[in-house]
Amino acid sequence: MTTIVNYTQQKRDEDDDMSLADIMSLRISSPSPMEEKNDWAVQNELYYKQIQSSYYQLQYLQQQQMLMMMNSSQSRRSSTVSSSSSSTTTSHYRYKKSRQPPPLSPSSLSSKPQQHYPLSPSSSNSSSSTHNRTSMVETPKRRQSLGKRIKKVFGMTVELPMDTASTKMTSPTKSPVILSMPNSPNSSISSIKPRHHRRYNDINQLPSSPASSTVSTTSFNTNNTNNTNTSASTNKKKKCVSFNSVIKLHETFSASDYDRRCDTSATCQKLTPVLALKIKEELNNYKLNEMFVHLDSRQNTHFFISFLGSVLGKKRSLDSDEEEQGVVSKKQKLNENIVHRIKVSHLPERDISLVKKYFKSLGYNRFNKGPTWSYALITLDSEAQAADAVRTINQITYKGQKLVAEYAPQTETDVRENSARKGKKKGKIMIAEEDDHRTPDEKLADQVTPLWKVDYETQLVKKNRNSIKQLVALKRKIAELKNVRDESQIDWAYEKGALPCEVLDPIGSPVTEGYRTKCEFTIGYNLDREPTVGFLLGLYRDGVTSVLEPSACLNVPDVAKKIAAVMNEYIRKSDLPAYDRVEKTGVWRTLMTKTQSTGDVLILVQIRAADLTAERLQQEKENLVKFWNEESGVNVTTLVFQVWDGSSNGMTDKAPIEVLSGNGYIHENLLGNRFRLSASAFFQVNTPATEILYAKCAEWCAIDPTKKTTLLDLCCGTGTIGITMAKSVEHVIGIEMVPEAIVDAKVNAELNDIKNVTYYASKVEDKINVVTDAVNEEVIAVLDPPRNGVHASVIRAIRDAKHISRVIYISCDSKQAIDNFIALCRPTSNRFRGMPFKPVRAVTVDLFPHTEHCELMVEFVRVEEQEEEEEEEKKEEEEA
Ligand SMILES: C[S@@+](CC[C@H](N)C(=O)[O-])C[C@H]1O[C@@H](n2cnc3c(N)ncnc32)[C@H](O)[C@@H]1O
Repeated sequence: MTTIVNYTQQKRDEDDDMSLADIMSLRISSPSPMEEKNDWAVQNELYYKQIQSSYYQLQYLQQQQMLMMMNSSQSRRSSTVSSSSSSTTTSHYRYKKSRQPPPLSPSSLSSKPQQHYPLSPSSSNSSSSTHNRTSMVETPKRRQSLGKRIKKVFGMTVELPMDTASTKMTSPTKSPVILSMPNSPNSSISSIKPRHHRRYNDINQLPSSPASSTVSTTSFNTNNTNNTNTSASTNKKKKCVSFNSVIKLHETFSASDYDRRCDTSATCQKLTPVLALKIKEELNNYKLNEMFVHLDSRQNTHFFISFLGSVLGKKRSLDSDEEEQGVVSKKQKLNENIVHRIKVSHLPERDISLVKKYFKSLGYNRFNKGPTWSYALITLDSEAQAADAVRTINQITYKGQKLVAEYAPQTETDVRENSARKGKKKGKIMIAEEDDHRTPDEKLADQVTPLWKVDYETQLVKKNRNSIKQLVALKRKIAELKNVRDESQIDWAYEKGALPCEVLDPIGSPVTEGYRTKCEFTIGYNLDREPTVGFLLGLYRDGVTSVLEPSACLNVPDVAKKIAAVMNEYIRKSDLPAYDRVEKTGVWRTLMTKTQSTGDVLILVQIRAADLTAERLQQEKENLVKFWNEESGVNVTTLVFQVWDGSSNGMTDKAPIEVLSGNGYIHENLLGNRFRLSASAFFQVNTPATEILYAKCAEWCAIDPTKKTTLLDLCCGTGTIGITMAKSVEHVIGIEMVPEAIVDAKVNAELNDIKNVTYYASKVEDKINVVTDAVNEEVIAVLDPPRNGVHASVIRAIRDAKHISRVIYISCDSKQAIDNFIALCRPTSNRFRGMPFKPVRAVTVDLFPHTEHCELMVEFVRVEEQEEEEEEEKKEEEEA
């Protein structure tokens, strides 16, 4: 769609002196046809805004043109001044949506008869309405002679080919104002055409695309017209300027045509930090020194902040002028990049995650809860996107509430400061970059083992406190549940005290250093761009790609550090490059070690082979076998290999693992049992602490030797928990989603002469029937899921299976497990049938010294059993 805007300049008369401010104030004093929105404007807001923006740009051009003329004429002040009639300028506008824009060229425009387009059907052909609107702002003073003032101050003549005596609005069809400069016959406005003008003309020459319409601005026309009204005093040919009377809105490419974020070959995908900085500096330089920016608009020019310091100069120290520093920081803020955010209010009180999911489904992925859950913030890439989102969200009624969205942009500094404040609240140590004097090794240690400076006792207290926090939350959340059918099911939650159950003293790890049996090292480049095996210093998702050797990491065992160092030497000598995570090129990607208490060592080398021939790949495998088995000095039990050309980092289950030497397996001992483990199977990383955890688990299962018991080992990995308890129960059922782990589990059962086990290689939620069908005199479920817990359907199945009397839940992230805990304990409802469970004891077991992680084990028992027992006891008491 194309919209045409016509305008005709209108005269004003005033007889006093003309100042620069007066000229500049034309923009303010000239009545804008945009000041009132009619129906069409409301319905076509985008075009309305485009027209509005074009209008202001046009006005700006007029002012610039006049100023330039004045400047050039001031230098010729001594020349003759011609008399002129009083006149002034203003504009008259009419709009109409047009199907086809008339062809525009600077020359054709000036000679074309003026066309008029009503802003809306209702205002069609209503020149008087436009007139009235204009007249409302027009004052007699404003209508004084601009021409006379220009003549007086700058020695130019203004001629108006219309009735200059009238103070009324003249016909919109009248010709534009013509400024003449009698004493400069050779001067031509076009010869001093500023950058802006050229740019706008260039836009006019752009081929239009069929995509959505966006604004370009008016073509700007300067004519050296043969004017018939020659000055009496000079009788010379006059130089005239006329402004183009048409604003044309071109159709151009849509935002999606410009968006190349998915295009991997686009330059923006390949920017290194140094190149990005260079580009930013070039842009800053251009904006600062070359770009033509109107005085009033300078405050809106954005500069990339890193450059600003060198432009604005360093802060003065001590007795420096505080006010000036304030100005600098204000300037910095003004010029800083803006984070385009919208604030969404009237969200439902609960269900944050559901709301988040809902907004994700609408394409708003960067969704953050506000400091309170009365609103949320959505971040977008541009102001235009934000405006679009505001419009969309304001039309949504979600769960009966009409959502309210408003644009709430923030500077990057503000966002960083807010998150720093948030971090402080959460107890995280936030160090500003300039105050960070840590060595790279210390930074890495802080990242990998954040509690390494805290004594171990204190670490345990801290971890226990975190576990208790979740237990307290469990009790509170259950007690706060509404519409409870049978409150007696959750009596325990209404009891006095914050704790829901007995909490045992935390159990520490017998080994606190070098305990990790499994380490996954990244191969990349260190801070000096040397190939290195170690850990990423920072998060890759934050754009960090430097790799540091693991020597400073307390939890990495010496044998793993040695393997990493040996591999380091190997790749530095290799003719193949390390993998570059930015360019996505290179070969060496990841090194994984499994170093067990048995002395077994598994090494896995992952490479990118896209650039290698089959022969070269084969040769490198042979090199590796020779090196690790004969030259490395490491006693390697098995060497395995993975080719991974995809973009995800770290080990993957999407590519096969090839055994290069040994049989692909290693062994570990736990509580007197022997376990085989493969490269991809899960196995606890701290063997001595795991033994304590499993022994405690067996103790709490309290298997009654007089009863036939089934043990459900849900998320069983290589079968460790079930196998360590198998001899005391009738039957063990293990369910695990990694098939290789189940293969290991079956072998492990055989290795330990266990015959009463059945394994399923499946997700637990897909084997609900196995859970519900496992009937016996006593059924106990041990749940040892990953960090985010199990699917709610698994909890529902456990509740539905009346025969399950006890659940031992082992969680490595109690905060994430809370939803499972609540689902297990909430009273019966349509969604959660079956009697609930209640917590009876809990203990923190530390498997990960110097990190924030630990295991929380909670014993839950079926409420039904307890209630019946109590009733029986009561009856007995009454009878007695
Ligand atoms: C924390 S590990 C515990 C493994 C085992 N209990 C042990 O101690 O060695 C969690 C295990 O759950 C498995 N897992 C994750 N999601 C699962 C699901 N939905 N169904 C079954 N197993 C799952 C993982 O593969 C992993 O082996």
